[in-house]
Amino acid sequence: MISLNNVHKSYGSFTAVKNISFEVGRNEIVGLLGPNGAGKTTIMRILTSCHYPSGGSVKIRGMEIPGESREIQRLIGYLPEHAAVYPELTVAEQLDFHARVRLSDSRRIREGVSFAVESCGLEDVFHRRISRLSKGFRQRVGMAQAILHDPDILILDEPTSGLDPNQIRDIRELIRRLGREKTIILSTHIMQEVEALCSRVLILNKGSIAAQGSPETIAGNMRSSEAYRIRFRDIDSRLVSELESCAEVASLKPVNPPEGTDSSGMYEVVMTGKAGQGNEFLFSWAVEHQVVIRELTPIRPGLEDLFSRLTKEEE
Ligand SMILES: Nc1ncnc2c1ncn2[C@@H]1O[C@H](COP(=O)(O)OP(=O)(O)OP(=O)(O)O)[C@@H](O)[C@H]1O
Repeated sequence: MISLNNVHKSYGSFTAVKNISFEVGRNEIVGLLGPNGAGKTTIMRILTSCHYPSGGSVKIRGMEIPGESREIQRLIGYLPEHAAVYPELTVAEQLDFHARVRLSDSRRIREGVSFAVESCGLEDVFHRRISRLSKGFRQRVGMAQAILHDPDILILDEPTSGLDPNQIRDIRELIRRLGREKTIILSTHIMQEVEALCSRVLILNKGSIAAQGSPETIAGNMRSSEAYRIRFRDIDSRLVSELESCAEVASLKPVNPPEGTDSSGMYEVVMTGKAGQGNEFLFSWAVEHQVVIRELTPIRPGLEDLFSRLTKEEE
């Protein structure tokens, strides 16, 4: 559906996007995740033909930007970070105005508006002035504007930015609903957004892709070590030091209490094993030294940990 190959974009001598390649299939919801200045908006502007790439190829349904930008724009609905909504207009007037710009005849205008209103749940506020709407409803108006022409592809730049938790939940639900019929690319710097909505994520940093895959795969691939929270019963501190010095153990830190066992005889540590060693080693070691393990809990790094690791490594 969407294919970028070695795309780069420079503003004067500054390169905002560096040789990026990725593909997006039909009905996928793909998240562009990255800190400020990572290049998310630039990629979206390229996809919507607001900016042309300085090099590389961008194809949407086999058509190329910039050569076939007009045709491509018909397939795309774009919600920019700051959507142009006019506070003095009613929702009806705002949507009618945009529908007239985008669509040709009055039947298509009527159908477009009613499709957008219904899809975005704007029936109850249709005749209300935009200045009197909550931020969440204004964002829905922006979204309705983007889908007036029933596009196959939606590009949403930080769609939940600045909304309160209830509004965020509603907009995410709306995106999920639209995603059943459409291909969606959204940008965010919120990890939970990606985990909640996206089948695939591209982590961007300083104009390059630092990682891509499903949120779970990225977390899996990036796991270079395995960490466990372990509760021992009545373990001697000498044995703890011995465990720490084993070749299979990367690090071992007491958690609770900081030193020695607690009043119930428990001693809790976080152990990081060398990659691929698994926890089998630990069980054999415990049997050999007659140590009782009361609890063993794997600690899986979330996308958030990986995101900060990836973007910090680049720095
Ligand atoms: N028109 C422009 N002229 C010059 N530099 C630009 C222009 N647009 C963007 N940039 C620069 O390109 C880099 C990428 O910007 P972009 O807006 O794509 O990042 P972003 O990931 O969307 O960030 P944010 O989350 O802050 O919106 C930034 O350093 C930005 O200052």
